[in-house]
Amino acid sequence: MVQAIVTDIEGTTSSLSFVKEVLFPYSARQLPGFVRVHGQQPEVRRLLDEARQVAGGALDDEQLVATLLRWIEEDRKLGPLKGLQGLLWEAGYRQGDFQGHVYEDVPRRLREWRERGLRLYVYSSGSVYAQKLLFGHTRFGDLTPLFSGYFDTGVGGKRETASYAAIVRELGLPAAQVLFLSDVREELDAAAAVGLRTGCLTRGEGPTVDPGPHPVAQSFDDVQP
Ligand SMILES: CSCCC(=O)C(=O)COP(=O)(O)O
Ligand SMILES: [Mg+2]
Repeated sequence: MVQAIVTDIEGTTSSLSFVKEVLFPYSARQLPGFVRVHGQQPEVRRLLDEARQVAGGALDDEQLVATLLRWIEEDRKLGPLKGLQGLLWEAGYRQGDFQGHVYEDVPRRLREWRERGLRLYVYSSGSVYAQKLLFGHTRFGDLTPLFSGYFDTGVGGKRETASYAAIVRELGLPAAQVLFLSDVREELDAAAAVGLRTGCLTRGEGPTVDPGPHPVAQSFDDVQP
């Protein structure tokens, strides 16, 4: 019996186009000015230094910004980039430049599952901070009270089995009592390899995914935990 649901964001609760056509371009536009103005703040400095290390070189700030912009273009799921993006998006959400996109079935089904006593979690490559911003600023209001916790690549990459092992340890549940929802076959394979139940979301956006052995759902209405 499923006791907890862990959900991906991009392509699962939220549209690919929101992430790729709104969030990523916004972060690319804001990044150079943000680094100029806030680059000496301790949290920003720490993330920039971490990014410099990942880039593997003694880059000055201008070169580093160029590298970060390339990473955004390439959709690299790198911790320091994701940390910086969260800080960049904060202003956008707070100023009302955009809202966090979630499909209409998402808040409805999350509420139903919560009322049934299921615990709900997010696991995304976006930073925990960015996850909370997205779910905190939707057209359905603040959805963050529905979630019991959030995971980002601090637990490991989404295609690595060890990440899902770490998540179920953290949840304190047997893997078979945890359902992981995602639109990416490799993520579902990694979760299933350590015994989680899986659901493959096919929202009809982006390239067709071969779901392999994972049960398919076109929306959260098709997910039967
Ligand atoms: C947390 S919102 C931004 C989503 C993001 O930055 C991203 O890379 C999407 O990753 P996901 O693991 O949710 O597919
Ligand atoms: Mg996804």
